[in-house]
Amino acid sequence: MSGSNASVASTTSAQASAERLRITEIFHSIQGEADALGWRTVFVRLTGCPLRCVWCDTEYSFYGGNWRDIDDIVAEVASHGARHVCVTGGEPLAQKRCLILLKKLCDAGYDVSLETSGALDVSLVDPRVRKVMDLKAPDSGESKRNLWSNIEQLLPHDQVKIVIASRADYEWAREVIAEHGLVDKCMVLFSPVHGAIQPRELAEWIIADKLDVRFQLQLHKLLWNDEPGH
Ligand SMILES: C[S@@+](CC[C@H](N)C(=O)[O-])C[C@H]1O[C@@H](n2cnc3c(N)ncnc32)[C@H](O)[C@@H]1O
Ligand SMILES: Nc1nc2[nH]cc(C(=O)O)c2c(=O)[nH]1
Ligand code: SF4
Ligand SMILES: [Mg+2]
Repeated sequence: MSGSNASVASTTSAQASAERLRITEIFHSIQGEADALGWRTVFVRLTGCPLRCVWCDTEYSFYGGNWRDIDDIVAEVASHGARHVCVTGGEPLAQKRCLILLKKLCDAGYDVSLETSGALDVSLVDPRVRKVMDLKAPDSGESKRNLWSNIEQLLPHDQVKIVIASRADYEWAREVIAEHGLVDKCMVLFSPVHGAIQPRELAEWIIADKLDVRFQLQLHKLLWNDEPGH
């Protein structure tokens, strides 16, 4: 091989390896959370998370996973024939190349949502993606990680989610949405930590305080009780 061909080949392979992501699972299910609730959706779960929310239901995504080419991921997504794709984790934005995956999925015409902790900068996320951005309440143990500047990046089709484990978390959430005028920026979702508080208690607090937030339960846990692959 001539020198220039060798350099083309090495550039190409460098680009190929640069376009890989560490993936825990890709599965086809029903969206169980946020605004796209109920839609048949393909989930792409990226491996790794720099946070450790005490109630995290996805600890199996912290380690391991497989390196996959982004184009292979997009091809596997296509094989399921769904309109909706949800990129989640772990913390998907902890891998910078997640931004490339999001753009390619949007270019392919999917309705793309991104589940993110709110701890990493979202400013470079493709604006066609519907961001579902958590704000971590105190009982998560990770509220110091909230990156408040992310609020400026919210678009009307995005959502803020607060996962609530106690009355103290609820009062924190109520103050945060008032202080930042969140319900006027986008949909705000309050969700009980699965197994920590009675969902009904949270529902009644929202009614009593006349909050313009959307109550949600994780539908997949009602349907499949946390079985893998859903
Ligand atoms: C596993 S996280 C992955 C995405 C990202 N790391 C985040 O925290 O948004 C997906 C969603 O599940 C929620 N979640 C995790 N454990 C939960 C639990 N025990 N009860 C209710 N929601 C939970 C998170 O708050 C987040 O909204
Ligand atoms: N069915 C289903 N819907 C989901 N929506 C967000 C999920 C997540 O783990 O981010 C999730 C999940 O794990 N399963
Ligand atoms: S940020 Fe998300 S994935 Fe990470 S520990 Fe918290 S809930 Fe789990
Ligand atoms: Mg989940």
